[in-house]
Amino acid sequence: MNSALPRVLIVDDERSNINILGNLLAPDYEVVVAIDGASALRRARAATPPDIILLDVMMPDMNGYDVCRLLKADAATRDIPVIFITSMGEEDNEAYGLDIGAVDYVAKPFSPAILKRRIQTHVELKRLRDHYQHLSATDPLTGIANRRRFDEAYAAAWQSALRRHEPLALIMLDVDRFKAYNDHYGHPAGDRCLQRVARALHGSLVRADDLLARYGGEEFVCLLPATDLAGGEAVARRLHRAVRELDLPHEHPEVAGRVSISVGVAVAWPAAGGEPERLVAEADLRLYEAKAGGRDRIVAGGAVSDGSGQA
Ligand SMILES: Nc1nc2c(ncn2[C@@H]2O[C@H](COP(=O)(O)OP(=O)(O)OP(=O)(O)O)[C@@H](O)[C@H]2O)c(=O)[nH]1
Repeated sequence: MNSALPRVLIVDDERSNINILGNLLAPDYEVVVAIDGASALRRARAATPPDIILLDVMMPDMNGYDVCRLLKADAATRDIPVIFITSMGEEDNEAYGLDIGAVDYVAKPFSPAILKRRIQTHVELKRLRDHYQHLSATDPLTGIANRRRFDEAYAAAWQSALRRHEPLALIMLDVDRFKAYNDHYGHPAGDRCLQRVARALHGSLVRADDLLARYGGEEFVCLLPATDLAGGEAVARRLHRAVRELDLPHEHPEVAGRVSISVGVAVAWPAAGGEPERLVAEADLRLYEAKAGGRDRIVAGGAVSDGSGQA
């Protein structure tokens, strides 16, 4: 689990309040501040987001409730715990703050020692949640994304491609004659081979949005947003070469003495009502053709138009 200091974002239009909270937390937290709602949202959406947000209610322009609602409506910031710290201590206000998604509501004047413990509890819970989320999305053998993570990312990428009128490329690939590899070298060696293949494949991807996942067994999938067929083929060639360059021995009469992969590439221009499964089936079909054609090769094609007329 992450051992760096947790990052706390303090949002308050009063400098003196920021100083009090900042001094209380500074030894144990990395403190980030915002003096209005707009900059609070910016900091929450930053590349390194805060682990917790301490939010004032009464602020000019955008009040704390509005900031909290916007944070909870955005998938990128929804899971950051928010604690209101405010002089508006009435029961109705507190109930409202909790209703819109805050994990806690602290009325002033507060006990610094108690507040600090409450913050610590919520940060620990958040870190545990992050840890389990990571575990549930990761393939334990190879450390890359698992099928569940792929399914989620694929659904989101399809929607995003639909909105932006962009193509979406998909690569399915599979280690050749892997049953024979296991039979010859043993299952533990097969596991190590899959780990090395996964690392090589992962190292061949350059765009942050591209996702490599273990699809199952010795099969991997690669999701390439905003990529057409030519782009998909270019990535497929890099993946294929990376595995070849590993130069892992594979003694089997039907492989070329080293571990190789067969690769299928397909592309779709998602349209409303289109079926995301068709692109997966298309990439799978190309992979099947690569196997049937002799393995250790790439087969690309079969744009799925889904009625958009752009394929
Ligand atoms: N060591 C190891 N083997 C695995 C793992 N997952 C799947 N396999 C093995 O991968 C093999 C896949 O075999 P097949 O589906 O027959 O395919 P293949 O032998 O690779 O043949 P082609 O795909 O047709 O080239 C099976 O023997 C599985 O047991 C794993 O996590 N570790």
